[in-house]
Amino acid sequence: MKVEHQIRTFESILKAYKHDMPLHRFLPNYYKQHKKMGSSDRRWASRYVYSYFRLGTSFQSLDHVEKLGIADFLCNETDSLIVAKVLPELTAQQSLSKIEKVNLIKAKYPDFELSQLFPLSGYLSPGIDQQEFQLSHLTQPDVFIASTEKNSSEIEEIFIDLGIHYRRIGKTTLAFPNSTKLEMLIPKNIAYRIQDLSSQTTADFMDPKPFEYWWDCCAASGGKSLLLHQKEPKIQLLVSDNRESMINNLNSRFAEFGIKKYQAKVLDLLLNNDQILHNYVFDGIVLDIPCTGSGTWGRTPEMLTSFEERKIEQFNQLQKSISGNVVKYLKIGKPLIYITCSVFKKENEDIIQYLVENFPLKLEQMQTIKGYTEKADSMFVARLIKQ
Ligand SMILES: C[S@@+](CC[C@H](N)C(=O)[O-])C[C@H]1O[C@@H](n2cnc3c(N)ncnc32)[C@H](O)[C@@H]1O
Repeated sequence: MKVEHQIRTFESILKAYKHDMPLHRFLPNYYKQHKKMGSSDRRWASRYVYSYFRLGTSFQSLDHVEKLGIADFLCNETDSLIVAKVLPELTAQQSLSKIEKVNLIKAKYPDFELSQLFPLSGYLSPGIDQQEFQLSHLTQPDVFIASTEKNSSEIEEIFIDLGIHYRRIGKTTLAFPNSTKLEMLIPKNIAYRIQDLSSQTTADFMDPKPFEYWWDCCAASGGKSLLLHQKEPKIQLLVSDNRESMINNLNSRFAEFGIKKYQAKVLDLLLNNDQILHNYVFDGIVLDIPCTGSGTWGRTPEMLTSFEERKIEQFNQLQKSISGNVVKYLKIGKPLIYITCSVFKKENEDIIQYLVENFPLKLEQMQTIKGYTEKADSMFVARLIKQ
Protein backbone atom coordinates (compact mmCIF):
# COMPACT_ATOMS: atom_id res chain seq x y z
CA MET A 1 0.00 0.00 0.00
CA LYS A 2 1.35 3.40 -0.93
CA VAL A 3 1.82 6.09 1.68
CA GLU A 4 -0.15 8.55 -0.51
CA HIS A 5 -3.12 6.21 -0.32
CA GLN A 6 -2.81 5.99 3.48
CA ILE A 7 -2.58 9.78 3.75
CA ARG A 8 -5.66 10.29 1.56
CA THR A 9 -7.68 7.90 3.74
CA PHE A 10 -6.42 9.59 6.91
CA GLU A 11 -7.38 13.02 5.53
CA SER A 12 -10.86 11.86 4.52
CA ILE A 13 -11.52 10.50 8.01
CA LEU A 14 -10.21 13.65 9.66
CA LYS A 15 -12.48 15.75 7.47
CA ALA A 16 -15.53 13.57 8.10
CA TYR A 17 -15.09 13.42 11.89
CA LYS A 18 -17.10 16.22 13.51
CA HIS A 19 -16.38 15.39 17.16
CA ASP A 20 -20.08 14.74 17.76
CA MET A 21 -19.49 11.18 18.94
CA PRO A 22 -16.51 9.27 20.34
CA LEU A 23 -13.97 8.15 17.76
CA HIS A 24 -14.46 4.51 18.74
CA ARG A 25 -18.08 4.80 17.62
CA PHE A 26 -17.39 6.97 14.59
CA LEU A 27 -14.70 4.80 12.98
CA PRO A 28 -16.74 1.55 12.69
CA ASN A 29 -19.58 3.59 11.12
CA TYR A 30 -17.14 5.20 8.72
CA TYR A 31 -15.71 1.83 7.71
CA LYS A 32 -19.23 0.47 7.16
CA GLN A 33 -19.90 3.31 4.75
CA HIS A 34 -16.57 2.76 2.96
CA LYS A 35 -16.82 -0.91 2.21
CA LYS A 36 -13.93 -0.80 -0.25
CA MET A 37 -11.49 -0.38 2.61
CA GLY A 38 -9.88 -3.72 3.38
CA SER A 39 -8.92 -4.83 6.88
CA SER A 40 -5.35 -3.61 6.42
CA ASP A 41 -6.61 -0.17 5.26
CA ARG A 42 -8.82 0.01 8.33
CA ARG A 43 -6.04 -1.00 10.70
CA TRP A 44 -3.68 1.64 9.34
CA ALA A 45 -6.37 4.30 9.28
CA SER A 46 -7.27 3.64 12.94
CA ARG A 47 -3.62 3.65 13.97
CA TYR A 48 -2.96 6.95 12.20
CA VAL A 49 -6.11 8.73 13.38
CA TYR A 50 -5.68 7.68 17.02
CA SER A 51 -1.99 8.56 17.02
CA TYR A 52 -2.76 11.95 15.50
CA PHE A 53 -5.30 12.82 18.20
CA ARG A 54 -2.87 11.70 20.91
CA LEU A 55 -0.72 14.76 20.14
CA GLY A 56 -3.58 16.99 21.31
CA THR A 57 -3.06 20.62 20.35
CA SER A 58 0.72 20.36 19.92
CA PHE A 59 2.43 21.02 16.56
CA GLN A 60 -0.46 23.22 15.47
CA SER A 61 1.74 25.28 13.14
CA LEU A 62 2.81 22.18 11.20
CA ASP A 63 1.18 20.69 8.14
CA HIS A 64 -1.03 17.77 9.30
CA VAL A 65 0.98 15.16 7.35
CA GLU A 66 4.14 16.15 9.20
CA LYS A 67 2.21 16.09 12.48
CA LEU A 68 0.92 12.63 11.60
CA GLY A 69 4.49 11.41 11.02
CA ILE A 70 5.55 12.71 14.44
CA ALA A 71 2.45 11.22 16.05
CA ASP A 72 3.00 7.79 14.55
CA PHE A 73 6.65 7.85 15.57
CA LEU A 74 5.84 8.76 19.17
CA CYS A 75 2.87 6.44 19.65
CA ASN A 76 3.93 3.19 17.97
CA GLU A 77 6.83 0.78 18.28
CA THR A 78 6.59 -0.70 14.78
CA ASP A 79 7.59 0.81 11.41
CA SER A 80 5.20 2.75 9.23
CA LEU A 81 5.23 4.33 5.80
CA ILE A 82 4.37 7.73 7.24
CA VAL A 83 7.42 7.79 9.53
CA ALA A 84 9.58 6.65 6.62
CA LYS A 85 8.21 9.57 4.59
CA VAL A 86 8.20 12.35 7.19
CA LEU A 87 11.03 11.38 9.56
CA PRO A 88 13.26 9.01 7.54
CA GLU A 89 16.21 9.70 9.85
CA LEU A 90 14.22 8.31 12.81
CA THR A 91 12.85 5.06 11.36
CA ALA A 92 15.47 2.99 13.16
CA GLN A 93 14.51 4.59 16.50
CA GLN A 94 10.85 3.58 16.51
CA SER A 95 11.28 1.01 19.30
CA LEU A 96 12.96 3.40 21.79
CA SER A 97 11.17 4.35 25.02
CA LYS A 98 8.59 7.14 24.89
CA ILE A 99 10.78 9.64 26.70
CA GLU A 100 13.76 8.88 24.43
CA LYS A 101 11.55 9.44 21.40
CA VAL A 102 10.13 12.66 22.86
CA ASN A 103 13.70 13.90 23.31
CA LEU A 104 14.54 13.09 19.68
CA ILE A 105 11.46 15.03 18.56
CA LYS A 106 12.38 17.94 20.85
CA ALA A 107 15.84 18.05 19.28
CA LYS A 108 14.26 18.40 15.84
CA TYR A 109 11.36 20.67 16.90
CA PRO A 110 12.73 22.85 19.75
CA ASP A 111 9.38 24.59 20.33
CA PHE A 112 7.76 21.31 21.37
CA GLU A 113 7.04 20.85 25.09
CA LEU A 114 5.69 17.68 26.67
CA SER A 115 3.09 19.80 28.50
CA GLN A 116 1.44 20.50 25.12
CA LEU A 117 0.23 16.90 24.99
CA PHE A 118 -2.31 17.48 27.75
CA PRO A 119 -3.59 21.02 27.29
CA LEU A 120 -5.18 21.56 30.73
CA SER A 121 -2.27 20.53 32.92
CA GLY A 122 -2.75 23.64 35.10
CA TYR A 123 -5.92 22.02 36.47
CA LEU A 124 -4.35 18.70 37.52
CA SER A 125 -4.72 17.40 41.06
CA PRO A 126 -1.49 17.88 43.05
CA GLY A 127 -0.94 14.11 43.36
CA ILE A 128 -0.44 13.67 39.62
CA ASP A 129 3.09 13.37 38.24
CA GLN A 130 2.76 15.82 35.35
CA GLN A 131 5.45 14.36 33.10
CA GLU A 132 4.39 10.74 33.54
CA PHE A 133 0.73 11.66 33.07
CA GLN A 134 1.38 13.67 29.91
CA LEU A 135 3.56 10.92 28.45
CA SER A 136 0.86 8.32 29.18
CA HIS A 137 -1.34 9.91 26.50
CA LEU A 138 1.01 8.53 23.86
CA THR A 139 0.01 4.97 24.82
CA GLN A 140 -3.26 3.17 24.25
CA PRO A 141 -4.48 1.93 27.67
CA ASP A 142 -5.13 -1.78 28.22
CA VAL A 143 -8.48 -3.50 28.61
CA PHE A 144 -9.05 -4.96 32.09
CA ILE A 145 -11.37 -7.76 33.03
CA ALA A 146 -12.65 -8.75 36.44
CA SER A 147 -13.98 -12.20 37.29
CA THR A 148 -13.90 -14.79 40.05
CA GLU A 149 -10.54 -16.35 40.98
CA LYS A 150 -11.58 -19.61 39.31
CA ASN A 151 -12.73 -17.97 36.06
CA SER A 152 -9.69 -15.75 36.00
CA SER A 153 -7.40 -18.80 36.13
CA GLU A 154 -9.39 -20.51 33.36
CA ILE A 155 -9.13 -17.41 31.18
CA GLU A 156 -5.42 -17.17 31.91
CA GLU A 157 -4.91 -20.78 30.77
CA ILE A 158 -6.65 -20.02 27.46
CA PHE A 159 -4.28 -17.13 26.79
CA ILE A 160 -1.20 -19.14 27.82
CA ASP A 161 -2.25 -21.94 25.42
CA LEU A 162 -2.81 -19.47 22.60
CA GLY A 163 0.46 -17.67 23.34
CA ILE A 164 -1.39 -14.33 23.45
CA HIS A 165 0.02 -11.54 25.58
CA TYR A 166 -1.78 -10.63 28.82
CA ARG A 167 -0.89 -9.33 32.31
CA ARG A 168 -2.12 -10.77 35.58
CA ILE A 169 -3.03 -8.11 38.13
CA GLY A 170 -4.13 -9.61 41.42
CA LYS A 171 -6.23 -12.73 41.81
CA THR A 172 -9.31 -11.62 39.91
CA THR A 173 -8.03 -9.11 37.34
CA LEU A 174 -6.31 -9.59 33.99
CA ALA A 175 -5.11 -6.94 31.51
CA PHE A 176 -4.94 -7.23 27.72
CA PRO A 177 -3.76 -5.01 24.88
CA ASN A 178 -6.72 -3.02 23.62
CA SER A 179 -6.86 -4.87 20.29
CA THR A 180 -7.41 -8.30 21.94
CA LYS A 181 -10.63 -9.89 20.69
CA LEU A 182 -11.82 -11.05 24.11
CA GLU A 183 -15.32 -11.96 22.96
CA MET A 184 -13.92 -14.33 20.35
CA LEU A 185 -11.33 -15.91 22.63
CA ILE A 186 -13.15 -16.39 25.94
CA PRO A 187 -15.96 -18.97 25.83
CA LYS A 188 -19.42 -17.64 26.68
CA ASN A 189 -19.77 -19.94 29.70
CA ILE A 190 -16.89 -18.20 31.54
CA ALA A 191 -18.36 -15.09 33.18
CA TYR A 192 -16.25 -11.95 33.36
CA ARG A 193 -16.81 -8.23 33.01
CA ILE A 194 -14.78 -5.49 31.41
CA GLN A 195 -13.95 -2.92 34.07
CA ASP A 196 -11.00 -0.58 34.20
CA LEU A 197 -8.39 -1.39 36.83
CA SER A 198 -8.77 1.96 38.62
CA SER A 199 -12.52 1.53 38.74
CA GLN A 200 -11.96 -1.88 40.37
CA THR A 201 -9.55 -0.25 42.84
CA THR A 202 -12.31 2.05 44.18
CA ALA A 203 -13.73 -1.07 45.90
CA ASP A 204 -10.91 -0.73 48.48
CA PHE A 205 -12.83 2.27 49.86
CA MET A 206 -16.12 0.36 50.25
CA ASP A 207 -16.72 -1.93 53.21
CA PRO A 208 -20.29 -3.18 53.00
CA LYS A 209 -21.40 -5.56 55.78
CA PRO A 210 -24.02 -8.34 55.47
CA PHE A 211 -27.59 -6.95 55.23
CA GLU A 212 -26.44 -3.32 55.18
CA TYR A 213 -28.42 -1.03 52.88
CA TRP A 214 -26.26 0.81 50.31
CA TRP A 215 -27.22 3.27 47.58
CA ASP A 216 -25.32 3.47 44.29
CA CYS A 217 -26.84 6.77 43.28
CA CYS A 218 -25.16 7.42 39.88
CA ALA A 219 -25.18 3.78 38.93
CA ALA A 220 -25.13 3.87 35.09
CA SER A 221 -24.92 0.21 34.11
CA GLY A 222 -23.83 -0.78 37.61
CA GLY A 223 -20.02 -1.03 37.59
CA LYS A 224 -19.69 0.10 41.21
CA SER A 225 -22.72 -1.92 42.37
CA LEU A 226 -21.06 -5.04 41.00
CA LEU A 227 -18.00 -4.21 43.10
CA LEU A 228 -20.19 -3.80 46.19
CA HIS A 229 -21.91 -7.07 45.47
CA GLN A 230 -18.62 -8.87 44.87
CA LYS A 231 -17.38 -7.64 48.28
CA GLU A 232 -20.58 -8.55 50.11
CA PRO A 233 -23.17 -10.68 48.28
CA LYS A 234 -25.61 -10.24 51.19
CA ILE A 235 -25.78 -6.49 50.71
CA GLN A 236 -29.13 -4.72 50.16
CA LEU A 237 -28.88 -2.33 47.28
CA LEU A 238 -30.74 0.65 45.84
CA VAL A 239 -29.40 1.65 42.43
CA SER A 240 -30.44 4.82 40.63
CA ASP A 241 -29.51 7.02 37.70
CA ASN A 242 -31.28 9.91 36.00
CA ARG A 243 -31.33 8.02 32.69
CA GLU A 244 -33.81 5.20 32.30
CA SER A 245 -31.72 3.64 29.52
CA MET A 246 -28.89 3.20 32.03
CA ILE A 247 -31.15 1.43 34.50
CA ASN A 248 -32.33 -0.86 31.68
CA ASN A 249 -28.69 -1.71 30.89
CA LEU A 250 -28.06 -2.31 34.56
CA ASN A 251 -31.03 -4.69 34.80
CA SER A 252 -29.71 -6.78 31.89
CA ARG A 253 -26.19 -6.77 33.30
CA PHE A 254 -27.34 -7.80 36.78
CA ALA A 255 -29.42 -10.60 35.22
CA GLU A 256 -26.25 -11.85 33.47
CA PHE A 257 -24.49 -12.04 36.84
CA GLY A 258 -27.50 -13.63 38.56
CA ILE A 259 -28.09 -10.63 40.85
CA LYS A 260 -31.80 -10.42 41.65
CA LYS A 261 -32.12 -8.76 45.06
CA TYR A 262 -31.91 -5.03 44.47
CA GLN A 263 -34.19 -2.04 43.91
CA ALA A 264 -33.76 0.28 40.92
CA LYS A 265 -35.13 3.80 40.45
CA VAL A 266 -34.78 6.59 37.94
CA LEU A 267 -33.80 9.63 40.07
CA ASP A 268 -32.48 13.03 39.10
CA LEU A 269 -30.23 14.08 41.97
CA LEU A 270 -30.50 17.75 41.03
CA LEU A 271 -34.14 17.63 42.09
CA ASN A 272 -35.69 17.29 45.51
CA ASN A 273 -36.36 13.55 45.88
CA ASP A 274 -37.84 13.67 49.40
CA GLN A 275 -41.23 12.43 48.17
CA ILE A 276 -39.63 9.27 46.77
CA LEU A 277 -36.90 8.78 49.36
CA HIS A 278 -38.59 10.15 52.50
CA ASN A 279 -38.05 7.05 54.63
CA TYR A 280 -34.74 5.92 53.16
CA VAL A 281 -31.47 6.06 55.11
CA PHE A 282 -28.39 4.21 54.00
CA ASP A 283 -25.41 2.47 55.57
CA GLY A 284 -23.30 3.64 52.67
CA ILE A 285 -23.65 5.78 49.53
CA VAL A 286 -21.49 5.37 46.44
CA LEU A 287 -21.48 8.62 44.50
CA ASP A 288 -19.71 7.98 41.19
CA ILE A 289 -20.46 11.46 40.02
CA PRO A 290 -20.72 12.84 36.44
CA CYS A 291 -17.39 14.48 35.56
CA THR A 292 -15.19 15.63 32.69
CA GLY A 293 -13.75 12.11 32.38
CA SER A 294 -10.29 13.69 32.02
CA GLY A 295 -8.66 10.63 33.59
CA THR A 296 -9.89 8.52 30.68
CA TRP A 297 -8.75 10.63 27.73
CA GLY A 298 -5.96 8.13 27.01
CA ARG A 299 -8.82 5.97 25.66
CA THR A 300 -10.57 8.88 23.94
CA PRO A 301 -7.67 11.12 22.82
CA GLU A 302 -10.00 13.10 20.55
CA MET A 303 -11.09 14.81 23.79
CA LEU A 304 -7.65 16.40 24.09
CA THR A 305 -8.60 18.75 21.26
CA SER A 306 -12.38 18.98 21.58
CA PHE A 307 -12.88 19.46 25.33
CA GLU A 308 -13.97 22.97 26.28
CA GLU A 309 -12.21 24.36 29.34
CA ARG A 310 -15.36 26.13 30.61
CA LYS A 311 -16.91 22.72 31.28
CA ILE A 312 -14.61 22.15 34.26
CA GLU A 313 -16.41 24.89 36.18
CA GLN A 314 -19.80 23.57 35.05
CA PHE A 315 -18.98 20.09 36.35
CA ASN A 316 -17.70 21.60 39.60
CA GLN A 317 -21.10 23.29 40.15
CA LEU A 318 -23.02 20.15 39.19
CA GLN A 319 -20.91 18.04 41.54
CA LYS A 320 -21.52 20.45 44.44
CA SER A 321 -25.29 20.32 43.85
CA ILE A 322 -25.53 16.54 43.45
CA SER A 323 -23.26 15.63 46.35
CA GLY A 324 -24.97 18.12 48.68
CA ASN A 325 -28.34 16.55 47.84
CA VAL A 326 -27.44 12.99 48.86
CA VAL A 327 -25.81 13.57 52.27
CA LYS A 328 -29.12 13.71 54.15
CA TYR A 329 -29.92 10.11 53.18
CA LEU A 330 -26.81 8.76 54.93
CA LYS A 331 -26.86 7.37 58.49
CA ILE A 332 -24.56 8.99 61.05
CA GLY A 333 -21.19 7.24 61.29
CA LYS A 334 -21.55 5.80 57.76
CA PRO A 335 -19.52 6.47 54.60
CA LEU A 336 -20.10 8.52 51.48
CA ILE A 337 -17.75 7.23 48.78
CA TYR A 338 -17.11 10.07 46.30
CA ILE A 339 -15.62 8.92 42.98
CA THR A 340 -14.64 10.64 39.72
CA CYS A 341 -12.71 9.55 36.64
CA SER A 342 -11.27 13.05 36.51
CA VAL A 343 -7.74 14.27 37.20
CA PHE A 344 -8.81 17.86 37.86
CA LYS A 345 -8.50 19.36 41.35
CA LYS A 346 -11.73 21.32 40.83
CA GLU A 347 -13.67 18.06 40.55
CA ASN A 348 -11.75 16.20 43.23
CA GLU A 349 -10.02 17.86 46.20
CA ASP A 350 -12.04 21.09 45.80
CA ILE A 351 -15.36 19.21 46.03
CA ILE A 352 -14.16 17.34 49.13
CA GLN A 353 -13.20 20.64 50.72
CA TYR A 354 -16.65 22.05 49.85
CA LEU A 355 -18.35 18.98 51.37
CA VAL A 356 -16.44 19.02 54.67
CA GLU A 357 -16.94 22.77 55.02
CA ASN A 358 -20.68 22.74 54.32
CA PHE A 359 -22.03 19.37 55.52
CA PRO A 360 -21.63 17.15 58.60
CA LEU A 361 -18.95 15.07 56.90
CA LYS A 362 -15.43 14.20 57.99
CA LEU A 363 -12.81 13.13 55.49
CA GLU A 364 -11.40 9.72 56.35
CA GLN A 365 -9.26 9.12 53.28
CA MET A 366 -8.83 10.35 49.72
CA GLN A 367 -6.63 9.18 46.89
CA THR A 368 -5.79 9.89 43.28
CA ILE A 369 -5.71 6.49 41.61
CA LYS A 370 -2.80 6.86 39.23
CA GLY A 371 -3.97 4.62 36.42
CA TYR A 372 -1.43 6.26 34.10
CA THR A 373 1.31 4.11 35.69
CA GLU A 374 -0.66 0.93 34.86
CA LYS A 375 -1.97 1.60 31.33
CA ALA A 376 -5.34 2.24 32.99
CA ASP A 377 -7.67 5.20 33.57
CA SER A 378 -6.87 7.65 36.34
CA MET A 379 -9.50 8.27 38.98
CA PHE A 380 -10.14 9.95 42.31
CA VAL A 381 -11.84 8.46 45.34
CA ALA A 382 -12.63 9.83 48.79
CA ARG A 383 -14.31 8.31 51.85
CA LEU A 384 -16.22 10.75 54.04
CA ILE A 385 -18.01 9.80 57.26
CA LYS A 386 -21.27 11.45 58.33
CA GLN A 387 -21.00 13.10 61.76
C1 LIG B 1 -19.58 8.38 36.06
S1 LIG B 1 -21.10 7.81 35.52
C2 LIG B 1 -21.41 6.45 36.59
C3 LIG B 1 -20.65 5.20 36.23
C4 LIG B 1 -21.08 3.97 36.98
N1 LIG B 1 -21.15 4.18 38.39
C5 LIG B 1 -20.17 2.78 36.68
O1 LIG B 1 -19.43 2.33 37.55
O2 LIG B 1 -20.23 2.31 35.54
C6 LIG B 1 -22.18 9.02 36.14
C7 LIG B 1 -23.65 8.71 35.97
O3 LIG B 1 -24.38 9.77 36.58
C8 LIG B 1 -25.59 9.93 35.88
N2 LIG B 1 -26.11 11.29 36.14
C9 LIG B 1 -25.80 12.43 35.49
N3 LIG B 1 -26.51 13.47 35.98
C10 LIG B 1 -27.29 12.94 36.97
C11 LIG B 1 -28.27 13.49 37.82
N4 LIG B 1 -28.58 14.79 37.77
N5 LIG B 1 -28.90 12.67 38.70
C12 LIG B 1 -28.57 11.35 38.74
N6 LIG B 1 -27.66 10.77 37.94
C13 LIG B 1 -27.02 11.56 37.07
C14 LIG B 1 -25.24 9.67 34.42
O4 LIG B 1 -26.36 9.24 33.73
C15 LIG B 1 -24.16 8.61 34.53
O5 LIG B 1 -24.69 7.35 34.30
